[in-house]
Amino acid sequence: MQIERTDSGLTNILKKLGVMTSLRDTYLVEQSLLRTLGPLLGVLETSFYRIDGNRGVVRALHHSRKVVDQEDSQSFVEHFEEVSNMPQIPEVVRHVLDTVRLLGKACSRKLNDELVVGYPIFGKNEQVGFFVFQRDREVTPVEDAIIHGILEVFTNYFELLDTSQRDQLTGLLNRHSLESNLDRLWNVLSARMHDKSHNRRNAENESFWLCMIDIDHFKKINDQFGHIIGDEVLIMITRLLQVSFRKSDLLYRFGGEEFIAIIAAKDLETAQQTFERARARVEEFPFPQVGHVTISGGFTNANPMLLPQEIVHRADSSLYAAKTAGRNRICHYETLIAQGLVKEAATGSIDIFEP
Ligand SMILES: Nc1nc2c(ncn2[C@@H]2O[C@H](COP(=O)(O)OP(=O)(O)OP(=O)(O)O)[C@@H](O)[C@H]2O)c(=O)[nH]1
Repeated sequence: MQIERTDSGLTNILKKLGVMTSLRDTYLVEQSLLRTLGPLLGVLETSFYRIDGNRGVVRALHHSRKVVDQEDSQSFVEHFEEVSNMPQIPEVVRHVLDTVRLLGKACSRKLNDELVVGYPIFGKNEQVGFFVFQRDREVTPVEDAIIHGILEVFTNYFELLDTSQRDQLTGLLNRHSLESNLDRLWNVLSARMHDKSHNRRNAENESFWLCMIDIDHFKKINDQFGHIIGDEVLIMITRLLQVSFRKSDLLYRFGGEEFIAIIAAKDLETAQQTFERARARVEEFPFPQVGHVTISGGFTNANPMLLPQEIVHRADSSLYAAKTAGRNRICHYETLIAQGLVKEAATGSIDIFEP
């Protein structure tokens, strides 16, 4: 099958960069990067691997296009696959990533008659990911310059967007970002439910759990020790929560002293243990000056068949139950319902977001 010629015309590149920088969602910007570079290099598959502060790969986004022959022309059907928890990376790709990481620049490795090529993607101070593709020929100097230019625009724009989605005090994703990402997140979750082939790349068949977490008696801490110490407690609790969850889980600062965690876990027991571990970590931590601080949480299964607002409402009502029952505990919505301790909410009638 003949693959389309490379598509490196200046007008085309500018048009694609225009599209990329018109997007307001970091995930769509990542998609747009692959959509831009694949046709440019004349390849049908490209990947973006994101790494964390410890330089481990935490997430991969794969883009593939299939050529569909029509009577007198060809068109493309595209597909994106997002993988977290992280993936068994093919050996040759892992070798390329290791070399790129060590050298801090692009490099390639032979695989049969083709080359697997990797480029580092840099953030402000450090490497944040890799761009990878496979092709039957070397990258030309012109292509190399274009890839570098596009990766730079991508990084600058991505960081700008990312900053606007983060809470300044804790560095966590903010409520606005949750609001704008929930629909996409739900689409990803429902796609996973319906796409049986998804488990090819994931180690376990996990479902998602959403927990609303709130610091207990935080007003007292502010009143007794002042806002600066209160802020320090918020930062320390953020770090304790972060180390309790996986890098691929999502943690948001939802409001003043409220957080939302969305984690992947294989069953209720595992999810409960994870949130319990976070609660216990906070309870056991000796906070300078303040001493003892606790958190309460309410969680529920993030069933993508329900409206995201409904899920957040369920977590919120279980959090309320945890507070009422004495705080420093984690309650599970479906268990509370089964025990008759919480009444089922009316679906779709709640607006969780502030105007
Ligand atoms: N230091 C600091 N305080 C904040 C911030 N955002 C919200 N708060 C404070 O968090 C406190 C929340 O108080 P309440 O909603 O009464 O809740 P609480 O005292 O934690 O009581 P319970 O949730 O019922 O256990 C208020 O005093 C807010 O001023 C922040 O960014 N920094």
